[in-house]
Amino acid sequence: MANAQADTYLLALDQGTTSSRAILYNSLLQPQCSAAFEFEQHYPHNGWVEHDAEDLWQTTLQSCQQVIRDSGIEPQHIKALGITNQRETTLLWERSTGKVLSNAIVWQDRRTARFCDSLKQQGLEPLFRERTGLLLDPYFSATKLRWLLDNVEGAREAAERGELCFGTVDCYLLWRLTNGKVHATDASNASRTLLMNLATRQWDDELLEILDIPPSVLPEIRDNASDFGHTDAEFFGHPIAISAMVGDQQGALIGQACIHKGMLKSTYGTGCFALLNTGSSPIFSDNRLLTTLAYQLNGEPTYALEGSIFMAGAIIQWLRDSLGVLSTSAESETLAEGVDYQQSEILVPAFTGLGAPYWDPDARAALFGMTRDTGREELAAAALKSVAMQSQDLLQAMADDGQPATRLRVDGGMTDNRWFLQALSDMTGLPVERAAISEATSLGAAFLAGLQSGVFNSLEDITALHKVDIEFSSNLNALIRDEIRQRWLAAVAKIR
Ligand SMILES: Nc1ncnc2c1ncn2[C@@H]1O[C@H](COP(=O)(O)OP(=O)(O)O)[C@@H](O)[C@H]1O
Ligand SMILES: O=P(O)(O)OC[C@H](O)CO
Repeated sequence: MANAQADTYLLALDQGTTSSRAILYNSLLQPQCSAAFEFEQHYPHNGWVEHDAEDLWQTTLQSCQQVIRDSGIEPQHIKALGITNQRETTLLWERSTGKVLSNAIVWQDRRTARFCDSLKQQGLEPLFRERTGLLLDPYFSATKLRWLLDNVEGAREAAERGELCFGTVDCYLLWRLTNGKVHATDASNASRTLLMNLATRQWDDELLEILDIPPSVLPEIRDNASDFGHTDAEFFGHPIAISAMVGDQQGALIGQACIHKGMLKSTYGTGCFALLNTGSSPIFSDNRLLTTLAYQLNGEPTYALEGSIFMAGAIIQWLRDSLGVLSTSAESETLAEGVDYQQSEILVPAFTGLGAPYWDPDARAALFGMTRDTGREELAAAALKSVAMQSQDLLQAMADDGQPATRLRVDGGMTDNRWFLQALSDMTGLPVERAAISEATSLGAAFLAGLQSGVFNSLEDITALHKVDIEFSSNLNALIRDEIRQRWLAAVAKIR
């Protein structure tokens, strides 16, 4: 069990798609203080999504500094820090100066769709799938990195001379926090690049050669709980040990205590990501789910089966910020309350293509079944229901792979919405359990940092710390559920 210690704190730093957050936990993983800063999304062309690297760094730094200031806790009492992050987002910077060569290319960015097609036409998908567990989709980092090497003037030559560093967000933040001393990533983030061999958890030379990526740009791959270095004293007044790094979805898997084979969590932030722990052996899907590394501790891998949906909370943001239909995200709940599940409106939110299990980067969103009565209420309900319907698509794919879910552990910003959680239970027919700490992602990172720094003794300690806040179950008639599902599947088929 946890070694509860007064005056011992763990800091989690969660760099997400829409905001950067810092949460300070005590040694029993109770949150003490938090801060969050949003930053700008850049959409320079159709299908492109970028973040300014300096925004990622400054919002991260500011949230940590604010938490330390507001909590009144001396940095020397922060035993360790864990980083968790939006995955796949790709950065390239100069080793000697730290200067980035361009904006970060975000996981949602589709600019490499044609390049992925050309790789598929060469019959390369089975090889990438067997080695990395992933598909040839623009979602993953490798083709984004290749795009930077080919399109930023001088990048390839500089990379060949060993002058550039590639990194996902974990790696970039580590580099900044250590003032350029450490160029490393963790195995969960590396497993999202399309370059890591799942069996060896090392970079795969053959894939690097096929994609023409110079190995010198790559960081070292380490365990999720590991000594990654210390923050430079200039940032927080005292160096803090960086003891964990983990991709946000894998962080949530740990934060939700899904540490045994067969346990499943689904996180609803910007996108939605359902991960099923498959234990020490990878399971390869026949239904276009991803095989990914869940975590690696003491060199021992644990794998997961993953369903990735690109638009979840982001649909609510679109209704709020682009259409002005909502004044706040929370308003979607009050608006949806009176709407019948069997409404005629169906939203297929393929704004940046479709992720699992369709993997269709060219599909685009559509709203079907509008009538003269369609208003804000119906739009809000159709938007929330579309996330529940997509979740059911993932669960169906898992069941078809022989891995049926029996309950859903959920977390993330969207799980504040109780109408959505009831719809999720109704559309999937499963009990839905919301975690007491909706920031399961950061909880996972703090726990791993505590594991490395001796605050916890073993991975099993997270089980006792996990708490459920509320559970939803369904009484919806199975015929109605099926009728709604068939209409959803027909709508998806129409946009493809
Ligand atoms: N009450 C709510 N109902 C529906 N969606 C919500 C609600 N509150 C927040 N969201 C959505 O949740 C997302 C933010 O969740 P978060 O876990 O912080 O995401 P990320 O880590 O991707 O930045 C936003 O897209 C927002 O629209
Ligand atoms: O920012 P989130 O929480 O939607 O997570 C993004 C994922 O890591 C992308 O794979």
